[in-house]
Amino acid sequence: MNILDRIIETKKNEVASQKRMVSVSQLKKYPGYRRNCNSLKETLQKPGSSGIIAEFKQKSPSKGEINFSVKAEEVTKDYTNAGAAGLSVLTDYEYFGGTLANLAKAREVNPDIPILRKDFMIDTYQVVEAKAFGADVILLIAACLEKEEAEVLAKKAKSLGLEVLMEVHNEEELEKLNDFVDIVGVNNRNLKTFEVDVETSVKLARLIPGRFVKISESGLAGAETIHYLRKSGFKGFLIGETFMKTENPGKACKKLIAELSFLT
Ligand SMILES: O=C(O)c1ccccc1NCC(=O)[C@H](O)[C@H](O)COP(=O)(O)O
Repeated sequence: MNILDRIIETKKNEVASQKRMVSVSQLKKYPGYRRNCNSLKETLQKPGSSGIIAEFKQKSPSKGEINFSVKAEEVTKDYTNAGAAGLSVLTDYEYFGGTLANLAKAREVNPDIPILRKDFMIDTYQVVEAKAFGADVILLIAACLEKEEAEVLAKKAKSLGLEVLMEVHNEEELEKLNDFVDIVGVNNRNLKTFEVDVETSVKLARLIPGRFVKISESGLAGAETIHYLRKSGFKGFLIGETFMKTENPGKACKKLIAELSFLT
């Protein structure tokens, strides 16, 4: 069983217990459920956008503990002030130390920037939950969904005004794209070995249909790499660990965005 299989097994139990605690009709009464979403797709395509989607990530299966001495509301506010195009907040607790409370806190202090709920979505309940807690975008990981399941989840998201980011690792997974997907993310991390290789993004870029906005995810650190990926048509760059492993993630994000401005 690889890490993704293990995460999905845990997630099935978590979703079942979450459903018992908070019903869909209760979630629909949360203030976030009624708000209009910010568009990540549009923000990434704006001329001059940094393209940086800065992630709040406190631990991970590949790195263990990254940073538990910072707060979601402070880091995400700093990311926004640094010029990030979007935010990503992990809400998986077991493997990433994330919470829905962190998502809600990030939303509260960053009303106008697109926020991705970073989790392992397997049930439409989680899509409603994402909206209720203030997300603008959900993540669908092709490797852990059947084509039909991905379509059901994506359709539900769109019906709530959310955008859909579908993550792929290889050419076969591109078959799972559907008309409700807005953004395609290529994950550079091999989930079996945890090795990262940006060439995964470069190789897949030309196979992704032009109607999707493309982003590159994982293992990104330097401005030169982002500049290189931009040449393959990537508009967004999801970065967690590079920022979060520092004492001041917002400052690290600001530094990278400043370096990028010299390369464009
Ligand atoms: O980060 C991991 O170890 C990981 C393991 C298994 C499944 C997913 C995993 N990461 C999720 C992500 O997609 C990353 O948090 C995101 O792309 C940012 O990556 P990084 O900049 O390398 O922190």
